[in-house]
Amino acid sequence: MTRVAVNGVTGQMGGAVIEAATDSEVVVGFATSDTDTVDGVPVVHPADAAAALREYDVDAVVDFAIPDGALTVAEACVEAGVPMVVGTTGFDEDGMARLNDASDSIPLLKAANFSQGIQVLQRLVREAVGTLEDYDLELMETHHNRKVDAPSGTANSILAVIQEERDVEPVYGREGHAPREEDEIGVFARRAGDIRGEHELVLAGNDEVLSLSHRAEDRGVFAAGALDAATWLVGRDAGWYAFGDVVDA
Ligand SMILES: NC(=O)C1=CN([C@@H]2O[C@H](COP(=O)(O)OP(=O)(O)OC[C@H]3O[C@@H](n4cnc5c(N)ncnc54)[C@H](O)[C@@H]3O)[C@@H](O)[C@H]2O)C=CC1
Ligand SMILES: O=C(O)C1=N[C@H](C(=O)O)C[C@H](O)C1
Repeated sequence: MTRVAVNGVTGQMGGAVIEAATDSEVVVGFATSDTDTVDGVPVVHPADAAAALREYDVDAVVDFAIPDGALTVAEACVEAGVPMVVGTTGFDEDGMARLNDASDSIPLLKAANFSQGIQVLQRLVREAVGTLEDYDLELMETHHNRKVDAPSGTANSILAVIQEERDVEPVYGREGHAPREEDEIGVFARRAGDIRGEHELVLAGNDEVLSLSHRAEDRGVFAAGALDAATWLVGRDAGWYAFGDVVDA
């Protein structure tokens, strides 16, 4: 049974990981709040993460926090030699570089979305955009009203796939009065209620519209994917890994 530490354990995803852990065991969590335990899981301040990783004999860290928090725990994982699954989104360029540096010392697997459906959606997007070369592209995402980063990490990952296939210029929202440029891709982020995560790419042209979309019904889908990734990651060489490696395993 994989012994897991959860970074961001007091959050929405932290709770979902604890709930989803059946073939794994959450033995400790990291958070800055002064909570002592979450659902019986001891909570440790991230500043003490390296010692806790050793004390609780952690096999892998599953991270769903904030970028700065993920980077703090990544340093602890390097110090303790513990693999890390990074689910947090919203990293800037420097943050991504620091995660990449950490992967020189530990196995690190980062995914903006740990659902298998989004992995398949990205593959369908690549085929559709590569085939329907002159169709207009518009990308939408919708999340709960507590989400602080926009566009979503998943939307950015879908955009990255599109940009590997076609030169497009993202336009983040639209207002005012101007024609749509041919190489534009509109990117829109909606925030409402407790929507778990919806993504849609519209390809329009040639008197037809193709829509590729995904909707997460429960945070458990992400938690299960991250726990599978953690078990898969244990024992591997140091390096940068992707969730597609797990889905294809
Ligand atoms: N990769 C994926 O499949 C998914 C990724 N996410 C991402 O996970 C992150 C967390 O999402 P939620 O749980 O909804 O947010 P949340 O706001 O409910 O939870 C974040 C948690 O991090 C804690 N935190 C704050 N500062 C910290 C620090 N320095 N060290 C450790 N923990 C700290 C907060 O106390 C909170 O408990 C977001 O970036 C979100 O985009 C969310 C769902 C799925
Ligand atoms: O904040 C969320 O909830 C989610 N965030 C991830 C993202 O930014 O793509 C993944 C999922 O869509 C849920």
